[in-house]
Amino acid sequence: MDPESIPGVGPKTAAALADIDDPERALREGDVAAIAAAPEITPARAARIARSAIQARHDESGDVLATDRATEIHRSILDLLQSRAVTDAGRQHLRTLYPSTARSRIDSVRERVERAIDREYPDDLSSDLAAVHPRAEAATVRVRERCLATGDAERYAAATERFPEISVETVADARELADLAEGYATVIALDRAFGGLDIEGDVRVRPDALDDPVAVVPERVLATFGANRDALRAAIAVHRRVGLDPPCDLDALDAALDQIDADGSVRPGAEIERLERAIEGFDDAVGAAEQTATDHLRAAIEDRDVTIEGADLLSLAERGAGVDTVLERELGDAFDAAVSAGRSAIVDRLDLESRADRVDRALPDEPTYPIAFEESVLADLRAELRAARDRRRLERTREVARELAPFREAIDPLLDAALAVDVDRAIARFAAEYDCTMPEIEGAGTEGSGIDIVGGRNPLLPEAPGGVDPVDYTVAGVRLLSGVNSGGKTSTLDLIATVTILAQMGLPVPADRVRTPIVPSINYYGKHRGTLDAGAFESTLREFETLIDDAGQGALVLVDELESITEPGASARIVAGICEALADRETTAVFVSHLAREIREETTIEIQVDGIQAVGLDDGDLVVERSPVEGVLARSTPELIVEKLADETDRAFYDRLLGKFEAASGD
Ligand SMILES: Nc1ncnc2c1ncn2[C@@H]1O[C@H](COP(=O)(O)OP(=O)(O)OP(=O)(O)O)[C@@H](O)[C@H]1O
Repeated sequence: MDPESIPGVGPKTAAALADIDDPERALREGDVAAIAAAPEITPARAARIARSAIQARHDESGDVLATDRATEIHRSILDLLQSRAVTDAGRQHLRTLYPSTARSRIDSVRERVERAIDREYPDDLSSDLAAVHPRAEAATVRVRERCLATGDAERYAAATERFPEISVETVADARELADLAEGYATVIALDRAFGGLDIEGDVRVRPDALDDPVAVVPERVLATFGANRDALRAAIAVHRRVGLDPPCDLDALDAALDQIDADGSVRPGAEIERLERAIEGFDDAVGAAEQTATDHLRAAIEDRDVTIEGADLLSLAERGAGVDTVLERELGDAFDAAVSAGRSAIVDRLDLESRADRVDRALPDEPTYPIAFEESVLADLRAELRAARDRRRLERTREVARELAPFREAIDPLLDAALAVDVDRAIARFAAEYDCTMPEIEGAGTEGSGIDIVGGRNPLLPEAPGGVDPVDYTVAGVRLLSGVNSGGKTSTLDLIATVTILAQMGLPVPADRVRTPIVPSINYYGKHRGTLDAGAFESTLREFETLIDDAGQGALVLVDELESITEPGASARIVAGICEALADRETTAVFVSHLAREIREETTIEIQVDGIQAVGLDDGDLVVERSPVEGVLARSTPELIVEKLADETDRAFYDRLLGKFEAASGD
């Protein structure tokens, strides 16, 4: 799909979209999160682009939502759905649901919705869902302790391009390679020519390294999984708990993820931790061991009476021997025992059994007091421990990276499927909370056949779903809807618009039953506040002229108290004229009006008047039957009150007033 073929996508947006991973797929699947990853495209705009792309795919042009009030109702429906999702991505995806005129689109959403409603969602799924997000790109890693080395210019260029995370060095010969090995923990030589050289340090000759990025920069894979670790774990939980078909072995991925932190660093493992402890505790352990050995020796000396016979002393003196010789001769055993105690202290404390011979080499041969171990041997041992730790770390990093690498392809499907559960669950929750059913949508050619609502509960009323009275209403052709004040006329228009929009979005409706054709446009005009000035009045008339000219066959027209735009006499004539024009075009239209009688008198054709009636007064409050009664002009609130007073008293005044009402209604 060429992005510029999508309405609303110009060259600038198309260029921005080219920046994302697989823009074709993102547009085809309406993947808002992926589209929003393009530079300077906000999630709201991404949702609009995704929606336009879907519309283009279904060959739809134009918007079913033909007026501001229709758009507002759609937005309110989206709010109801979005408030039941827990992820941003889920909420954004819900915004791509729009009322469509394409059967293919409506059916594909319905299929998904039916599956979503049938599924069971564990009660406490929100916390798992909330931790899922679309694949996050990891920050570029920079690896400083490793480098690549080559003497070949082409290989150098290829390596720099493939591995921006790591330094690539040029080396002419073994000596330069050896120099590098001093500065880096690990050097990976790319040229076969360096094979077989004996160079100190961790130098590996890997002519195939360019094709093995996991070996060269395992940190790259790890950073990706680190950035998505918590989301993936949550997605795994969602898959398990909802019973989704997983795109990979979830246990294996879970176990591999357990080995990394969120920054992509690998958890060390027992061997590295042991080396780490040995390096950190090295100086202290050596000091303590020397002290132990010295204390041992001191105790041995203090406990001893050294007896030297006079002849011996003379012979020693003749040979020029010092006290140390005496010490060695007399206390050799005690010294050996003391040194051995020191050795054990180091080996045990640092857990260095495998390197015990190295510790042995640091022990003094000659008796000294206090006892000191050989510093240079210890320095070598410390360096060796560090090198061993670094080597082991790299091995482990590679091991874990190799374990995770095969799951790279599963990241998007796993996260996307879990996010889809958020969308599905939001729809299912809406359906359950409003006790929805799937509407019956009539096939092509049924435009103008009217809309049938049984037990419809307007979800936009502020009342809790249980507090909304169900409404039955079947509308076909042009109707005038009369009714008592606050009887629910506006709410009935909202209900008609809501179920029509929901049905064409492919969603379930809050009603026991709804039958509707696919309407080409929903033209809902909300109530005007107060009389319009001449200019505004003129533009409203023009709007209706356009509506009458452009509204396709079978459009839905809902108008709330148009009479308030001008004085009653004139507005009754205007509404009558509009109704006549609409009746010619097979529209389904409902005009809410307090002037139904006057309008009917002005029309040259028969227009049905329906009424929302009050069935009585309860403690001064009207008791209303919310379902419009077909073909009945509802009595007004003042009429009801006059009737009540006439019933309750025997004053002629109220009878006179009542007589006026009855005369006007022709009864
Ligand atoms: N089906 C219903 N179930 C419960 N309450 C309703 C229902 N319909 C309307 N109401 C209540 O009545 C109030 C008034 O409804 P609405 O504005 O639709 O009446 P109206 O007939 O258009 O009023 P007006 O005469 O002022 O134009 C609503 O805010 C709501 O509280």
